[in-house]
Amino acid sequence: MKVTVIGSGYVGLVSGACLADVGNDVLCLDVDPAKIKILTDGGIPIHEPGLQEMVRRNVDAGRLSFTTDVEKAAKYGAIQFIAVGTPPDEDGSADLKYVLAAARNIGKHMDGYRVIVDKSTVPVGTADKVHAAIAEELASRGEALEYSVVSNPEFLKEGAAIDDFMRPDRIVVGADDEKAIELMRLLYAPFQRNHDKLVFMDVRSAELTKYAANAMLATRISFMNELANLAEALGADVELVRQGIGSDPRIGRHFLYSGCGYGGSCFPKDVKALIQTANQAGVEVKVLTAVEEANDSQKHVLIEKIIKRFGEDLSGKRFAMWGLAFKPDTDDMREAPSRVMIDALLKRGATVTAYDPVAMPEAERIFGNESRLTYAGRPMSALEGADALLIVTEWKEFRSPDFDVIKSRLRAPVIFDGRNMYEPAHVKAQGIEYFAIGRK
Ligand SMILES: NC(=O)c1ccc[n+]([C@@H]2O[C@H](COP(=O)([O-])OP(=O)(O)OC[C@H]3O[C@@H](n4cnc5c(N)ncnc54)[C@H](O)[C@@H]3O)[C@@H](O)[C@H]2O)c1
Ligand SMILES: O=c1ccn([C@@H]2O[C@H](COP(=O)(O)OP(=O)(O)O[C@H]3O[C@H](CO)[C@@H](O)[C@H](O)[C@H]3O)[C@@H](O)[C@H]2O)c(=O)[nH]1
Repeated sequence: MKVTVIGSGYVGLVSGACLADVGNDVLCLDVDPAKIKILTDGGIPIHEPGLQEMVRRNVDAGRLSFTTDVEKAAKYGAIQFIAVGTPPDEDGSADLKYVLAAARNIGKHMDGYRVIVDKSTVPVGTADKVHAAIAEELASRGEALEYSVVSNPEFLKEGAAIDDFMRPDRIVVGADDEKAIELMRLLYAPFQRNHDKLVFMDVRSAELTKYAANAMLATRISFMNELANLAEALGADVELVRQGIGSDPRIGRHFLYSGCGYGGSCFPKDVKALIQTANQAGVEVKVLTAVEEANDSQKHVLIEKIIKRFGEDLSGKRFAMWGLAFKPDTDDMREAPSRVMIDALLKRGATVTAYDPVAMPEAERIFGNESRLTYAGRPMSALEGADALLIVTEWKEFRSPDFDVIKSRLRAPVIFDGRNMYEPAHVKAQGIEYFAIGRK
């Protein structure tokens, strides 16, 4: 099948590559010429395990190509995926300008039947707006071409994006007409060979399903973070509590890890957008509002511990930071807790030396020429002469460090662990002061 993917970011590029990998011919469009140049030159603009190889393999096989030409893209695929960004507007609601621009480009140039698939995370009612934008463009050029608009939200996680796309738990499709349903069934057939993973529903329910999934996961995390803070106050250990509740199949083991807050390009923005949707609908969403507030304060939890240990004034202090990305296996720092912590430390007069296996260039881009933030080539060299180590992202390479080396490099042996990487008793037994989240 011929497929166009509009937007070649995390979702567009992964979707395009995976759809090509099962034999489709895929054209990926982006309005950013720099991105398309990197892709046509054989590179990829993001860090995502396995993606570079998959992109290369399919480009070499002639099934995957890239363009900035909107007309070519609109004329290419009978299926047109919209996978552009939906960043938060000033009031937190999703900004649809990129989605609607993409829809208009399709309407301007399409030359036959099209199924337009909203893969971006968009508020309920967006498919209607996409439909109207295309209708307007067609009308303005006096065309009456047939098309359908479908909602097909994406559930992939960064760092595991390929596996999530190739082996999905479910494929949600919101569609109101049979022709579109048949095309979507055909397109996704290779991804559901073991059992039927397609969940068909009406468009509005599909749009809401995406927000519901992210909001539920964010709620679990904020709940566990509150519980961790409570456990600390009560002399209990949240890790044991997590094991105790996770073994109940009604609760389950996933997404129960306390830490220094959730980040990324999705949870923070999607929780905000859902709150806005509810406000606009006149529906009070007390739980969601609390989820967001709890996460905002959780991003400061390590700073509070640092202040308790070192005092309010941190001038002259230097902190080593392991991890900058919002989670392991990505260089994405959107809404990363590390950003809040770096800002807070610098504001209090401290300096920071950071190490991250892949996100340091991104941090340099974000913090520019901030001289009080420096970078180390290795985890252990970040510690040299620092007053304490902060762990912010749970990269695998931090799991089993040599604590003797940590002790020898730090000015005093103090670790603030925002991801509960170690057994407190084990670390403390080596003469290290260890502050984790909700641990004894
Ligand atoms: N990142 C994730 O893990 C993830 C997972 C599931 C869903 N989503 C959702 O998918 C959508 C895309 O997210 P992302 O992380 O891939 O964003 P991204 O910022 O990485 O990529 C979006 C791309 O779209 C391009 N673009 C913007 N307007 C365009 C246009 N009119 N025509 C062509 N290209 C255009 C941008 O240049 C950019 O390269 C968002 O709605 C997001 O919420 C993201
Ligand atoms: O038990 C947990 C699990 C995650 N996190 C944090 O939550 C954030 C998000 O993590 P994760 O969900 O793994 O990454 P994303 O790539 O943001 O993926 C989420 O957002 C995507 C975009 O909408 C969805 O497609 C995915 O299904 C959804 O998991 C990160 O900061 C994690 O550190 C925790 O603090 N505790």
